[in-house]
Amino acid sequence: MLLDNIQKVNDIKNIDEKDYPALAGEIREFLIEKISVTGGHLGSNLGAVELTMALHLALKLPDDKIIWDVGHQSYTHKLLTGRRDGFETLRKYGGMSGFPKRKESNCDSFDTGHSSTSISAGLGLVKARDLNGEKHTVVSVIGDGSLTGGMAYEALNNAARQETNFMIILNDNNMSISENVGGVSKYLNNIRTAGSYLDLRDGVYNTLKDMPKYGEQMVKFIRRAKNSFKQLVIPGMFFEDMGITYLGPVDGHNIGQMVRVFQEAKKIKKSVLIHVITEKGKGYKPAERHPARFHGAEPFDVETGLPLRSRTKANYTDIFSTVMTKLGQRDEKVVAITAAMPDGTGLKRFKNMYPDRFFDVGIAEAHAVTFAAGLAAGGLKPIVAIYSSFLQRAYDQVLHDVCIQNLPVVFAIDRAGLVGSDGETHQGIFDLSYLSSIPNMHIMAPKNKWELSDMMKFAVDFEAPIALRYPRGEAYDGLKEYRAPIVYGKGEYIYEEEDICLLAVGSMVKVAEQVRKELKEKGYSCSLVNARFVKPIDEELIEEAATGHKLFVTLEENVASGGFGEKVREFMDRKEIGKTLLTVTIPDEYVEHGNVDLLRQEIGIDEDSVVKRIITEYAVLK
Ligand SMILES: Cc1ncc(C[n+]2csc(CCOP(=O)(O)OP(=O)(O)O)c2C)c(N)n1
Ligand SMILES: CC(=O)[C@@H](O)[C@H](O)COP(=O)(O)O
Ligand SMILES: [Mg+2]
Repeated sequence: MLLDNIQKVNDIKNIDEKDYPALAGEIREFLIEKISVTGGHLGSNLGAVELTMALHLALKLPDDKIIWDVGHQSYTHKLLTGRRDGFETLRKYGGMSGFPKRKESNCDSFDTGHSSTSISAGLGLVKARDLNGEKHTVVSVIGDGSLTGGMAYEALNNAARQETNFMIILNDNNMSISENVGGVSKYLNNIRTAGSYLDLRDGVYNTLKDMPKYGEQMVKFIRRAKNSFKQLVIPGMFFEDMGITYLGPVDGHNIGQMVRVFQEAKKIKKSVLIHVITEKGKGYKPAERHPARFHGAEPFDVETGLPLRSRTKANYTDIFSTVMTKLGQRDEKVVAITAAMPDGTGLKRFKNMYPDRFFDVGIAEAHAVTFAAGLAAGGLKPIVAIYSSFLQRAYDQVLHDVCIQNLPVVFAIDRAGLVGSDGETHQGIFDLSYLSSIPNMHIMAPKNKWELSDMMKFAVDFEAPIALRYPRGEAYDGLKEYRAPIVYGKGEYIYEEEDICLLAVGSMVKVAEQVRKELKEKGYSCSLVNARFVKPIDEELIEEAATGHKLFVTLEENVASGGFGEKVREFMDRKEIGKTLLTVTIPDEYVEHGNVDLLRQEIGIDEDSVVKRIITEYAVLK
């Protein structure tokens, strides 16, 4: 196998040119086989095989630097830099990350995970190179989807003034996770079809010229109008007009052609954008046919492309999706916004039913939030569905545009808590902290699938900013009988006893239920409260509970700083309640990739760890 000759970085340069297609084939086979077992971002990687090979041929790593935008397409890069064995443990706890990591290899020059950062980071590396008097090449690789993110334009604006070489590769596969949308996508589409436009134009000229009376005049008219046409269809005018050299479009599956273009581009003493056309999922029919499904794939059967594990229970996203369609039907003022995640957030069904009231704004979380603020100011009821970690992008928009004006925007925060295999960049463990410090914001978290539905109905008619956060994965279907109406700022007693009082937030109610069961078996008396609201906390309930309980325990899947436990502690201190409080939280650290249950154990927020901590704490009290 040719792949056996690739043990370390730059080994690809020893492969004979005629064998490049065969090597690309082996890489694809390898990726399909490995990802079918571990799961991972298959489609983008299959599309970027030749592009990555060409980059490694044209560059000399680790001296030269590649910054992979999002980083989900960096698997071939990992393979070509001596990390073949890592694919056995891809995205597993302690194993190889699914994203570039500087700590993993000196060939990874910048950590990514969230989109549209690569041009800014690349430009920073370029400036550092120049100021340090170094000579290496810096290349940022950004996808067409990621080019819908505002940061990319802030960076291009800055890069346009560059007077030394900076290479930006636009990897255009005409797809984001779902269909790429908006004006930028349309513009790139025009460039892709420019070839056929030119053919059409020549054909029209010739036909018109042959027409006896008006032909010549019409040709003159079209020539005069050519400049405005040119803006639309001459490749790269948008970039060129800014001052960035545009090269392309280039066939992203033709290694020879790409290497030649990259070698030339390296010589240009300014920012140069090379527009490379690729196909997402290339070489694996199921992924070519269903690029969205194979963007981030669960383990699957290679033969059929079907997932190995079929889901029997609904996840929280499914529940959100269903309730959204009902809310949309009930109230015409309900509108839904996603930042390029109609599938991931479950808004696709709403889109299909109410296309006029659905907005996919591209990978533009900051814009999504201010856009929602505008919709609310205009009298509509916007529900913005964003993953917890991606909402971090829109902190100022939440504060400045929504909360200062106290606008009724609903934030449906999916993937709140530990998400697992995507790791540090994607764990949704900060939202309680970053949202609860904002005046006028309100925060809820459901304990199970019915409560998510009830909370959504409560939120949509709430007259101020409100967030509800729910985790990735299966929706809890226990505690069905506990469905008291949602009352503003009030928690809910599930079990009322004495001695120990568990106050749990959202996904941690399920954990707390088990904890209580184990404590009961050991002879402890224990209450369980579903907090429901993290902001405001139910002060009355805590004050009353203080008479019957010796030990309070808060449980949340959020970091300690700024979280629920800290709020309860502040309240108890302020009111001089004088009871012991144990806060079960994620430590103030970044949590790496791995199975969520395993991560919970490592962190000490799983059932067994919590029971042990409570027993130790209670023993001291006695
Ligand atoms: C800030 C942010 N929002 C959303 C995402 C989720 N996301 C990951 S990849 C992706 C699509 C990227 O499209 P593109 O750059 O064209 O790469 P492709 O997947 O097509 O290879 C999205 C929306 C993200 N990683 N970061
Ligand atoms: C790379 C990226 O940001 C997304 O593809 C993310 O991995 C999706 O996560 P979910 O699988 O939780 O939708
Ligand atoms: Mg794309």
